[in-house]
Amino acid sequence: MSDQVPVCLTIGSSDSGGGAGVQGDIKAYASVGCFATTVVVGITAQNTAGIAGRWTVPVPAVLAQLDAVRTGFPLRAAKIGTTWSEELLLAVAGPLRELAADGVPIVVDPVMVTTAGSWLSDLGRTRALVAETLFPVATVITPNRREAELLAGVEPGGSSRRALAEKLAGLGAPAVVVTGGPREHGDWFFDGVEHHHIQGTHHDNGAEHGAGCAHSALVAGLLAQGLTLTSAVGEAHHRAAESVRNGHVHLGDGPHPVDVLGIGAETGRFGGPGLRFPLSWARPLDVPR
Ligand SMILES: Nc1ncnc2c1ncn2[C@@H]1O[C@H](COP(=O)(O)OP(=O)(O)O)[C@@H](O)[C@H]1O
Ligand SMILES: Cc1ncc(COP(=O)(O)OP(=O)(O)O)c(N)n1
Repeated sequence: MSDQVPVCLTIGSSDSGGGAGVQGDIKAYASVGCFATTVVVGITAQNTAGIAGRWTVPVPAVLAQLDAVRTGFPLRAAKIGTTWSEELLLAVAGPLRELAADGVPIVVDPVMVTTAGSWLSDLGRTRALVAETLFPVATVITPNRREAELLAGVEPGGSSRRALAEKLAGLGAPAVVVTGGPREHGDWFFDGVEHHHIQGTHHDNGAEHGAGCAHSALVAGLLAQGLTLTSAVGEAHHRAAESVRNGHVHLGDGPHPVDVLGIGAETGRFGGPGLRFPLSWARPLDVPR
């Protein structure tokens, strides 16, 4: 393992509110000592209350960003978040196949609906295309329950997370994390052979905006740091849950943004002038690799 800072890529959309999307991913990558590069495929006008508008970046601009990042940086992991059109999915499929063939782990976070209830993807054909184009290149996919149900094409609430994970594996995902919620604490990880319940504590402070983005970027960042997939998904859940627990509860009326860097805990809230840098950057990655 080299001593250099691992470079990670996120392919996703901008959240003007700063809590989720590529902005959230950059912070999550930084929190585990990774350098973030970005390919922006969409822009949202968004705050914690929801999404007021969204715009798609033209395909040539997406491909040019991908080319610039791939030719300029030694990528060690990638994640793909919100891709809300058939055109975009088809455009990124080829470059992602090449990245996967080069041995770059790819985390697929099939974001479709936000905590505040806004839809991010056009369903219908997009649902099938996500499985067709993204599952084959994925190292792991990280849907929440609702996204897993949509992708699996089953009724809400009728299936266990074990059954959902197996159904998604049957559609081609090599490994699946179905994340937890208020009624199902911790995450459910199916590595393609065995099931693991990643135990966790649910925090009811309403600071969940960006938790899903942070979680999938953390998995990618931890893989880039050399952790095994099993260690990465366990540690990512732990850090995502902490980012909720430490969340920016004073920001916004809707679901408040997570704090994956520990900024609030280590600067403004307790630190007087708030000029100390977040210590989470220096936190050792003391988990098995
Ligand atoms: N309130 C919470 N308390 C503890 N952990 C949480 C909470 N909300 C989310 N998480 C964790 O954060 C990660 C992402 O959560 P998820 O529910 O998938 O987010 P989203 O629905 O935004 O995609 C998962 O590991 C999940 O267990
Ligand atoms: C631009 C953008 N991308 C993704 C999301 C969804 O983020 P997520 O981490 O799942 O958190 P919530 O928004 O669901 O709380 C987003 N909101 N915006």
